[in-house]
Amino acid sequence: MRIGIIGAGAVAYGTAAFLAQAGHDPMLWSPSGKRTVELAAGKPLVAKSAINGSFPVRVATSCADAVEQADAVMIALPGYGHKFALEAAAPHVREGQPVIISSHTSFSALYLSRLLAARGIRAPVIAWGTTLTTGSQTSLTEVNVNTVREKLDLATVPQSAIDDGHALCTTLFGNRFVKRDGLLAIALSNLNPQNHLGIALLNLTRMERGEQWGQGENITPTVGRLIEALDEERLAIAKAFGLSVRTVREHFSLSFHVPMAGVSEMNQEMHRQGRGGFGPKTVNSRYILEDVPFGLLPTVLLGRLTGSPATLHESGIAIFSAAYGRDFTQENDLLPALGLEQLSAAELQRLARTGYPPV
Ligand SMILES: NC(=O)C1=CN([C@@H]2O[C@H](COP(=O)(O)OP(=O)(O)OC[C@H]3O[C@@H](n4cnc5c(N)ncnc54)[C@H](OP(=O)(O)O)[C@@H]3O)[C@@H](O)[C@H]2O)C=CC1
Ligand SMILES: CC(C)(CO)C(=O)C(=O)O
Repeated sequence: MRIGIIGAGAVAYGTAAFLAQAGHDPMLWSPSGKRTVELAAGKPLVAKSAINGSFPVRVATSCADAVEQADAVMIALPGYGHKFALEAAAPHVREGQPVIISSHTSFSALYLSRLLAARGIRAPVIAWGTTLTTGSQTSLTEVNVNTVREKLDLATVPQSAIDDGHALCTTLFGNRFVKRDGLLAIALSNLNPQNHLGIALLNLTRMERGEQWGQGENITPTVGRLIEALDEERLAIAKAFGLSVRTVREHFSLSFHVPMAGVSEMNQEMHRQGRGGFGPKTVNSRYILEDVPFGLLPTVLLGRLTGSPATLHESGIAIFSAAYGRDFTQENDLLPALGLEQLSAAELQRLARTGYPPV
């Protein structure tokens, strides 16, 4: 199948390599065009570690090109680019053309649903709780894939498209998808914000000093405990909505193929196996710039709606805002555009299942 990938970073490259290896035809779109210059000039995409190989991949000349030539579209870039990317893609989406968002963040699936509804279009939006691959882009043509996840959670907007969405993802990426009970379950399943709050807050000086530091090995027992405490808040919110979501321990075990244990122990094991990865070498990292406004903030909103206060999440936003000298509560461009604060928990849950009806 032809897949138009909106984004050309680590996840887009890793996913493109996976798809090409599986015999599909991925096409990448870099919003600035800068990341794909060498691929566009005919160099192959080289993947290393968990995926190994050299793959010719197509490069789109515009967002329209990536969407119009594709059987399905995937949004694969950080949350701070979602509004821009969705606004660029939505005008070109066809009736019934599936759009996968990986990883889904801050109700971006609802934002896309509203853009499509305004055009009178019905197209299923498939939201994944996380990404297929993890890793880093080591050059304009190379990606180091740290892992290919064993299990991935998905939901669709509208949720009535879940069986078709599941079948499509299985055709493209194999038998690894778990259907979840609506977009809210996925909104509460992206664990990067909690993981990165623990990891970045307690290693911030390493980042600021530009050190090279192993991430897994620095998820020491205190970091692991903070991540587990954050997880308790998220699980309480999911429970208040009556939703079943994965625990952070299950996430690490299924994502990184290590036996279930405490978060710190699993990360130490990943490090021992040479798969602990590296932490960010700058404070200008998506661990904060994406995950605080687009991850922690929506979870705080869901906590307020359900009367399950996310005190540690809220504290994380306040601490990072103070440390960075900026107000991260003002840096989410999706929540104000959607106006979800005005809804009750029941109204939000309903909207997350149905999406916006075409006008
Ligand atoms: N990397 C990983 O291991 C993991 C990543 N994730 C999540 O997956 C998503 C993608 O991550 P990853 O690929 O690593 O991210 P990258 O930072 O590598 O993504 C870079 C891509 O995003 C585009 N981009 C960045 N900022 C903007 C913006 N403001 N507007 C429009 N486009 C923008 C870049 O555009 P251009 O091409 O023009 O430079 C580029 O195509 C994120 O949400 C991340 O949190 C989740 C788990 C693991
Ligand atoms: C390793 C980490 C924390 C991301 O940085 C993770 O949980 C993931 O990639 O899913």
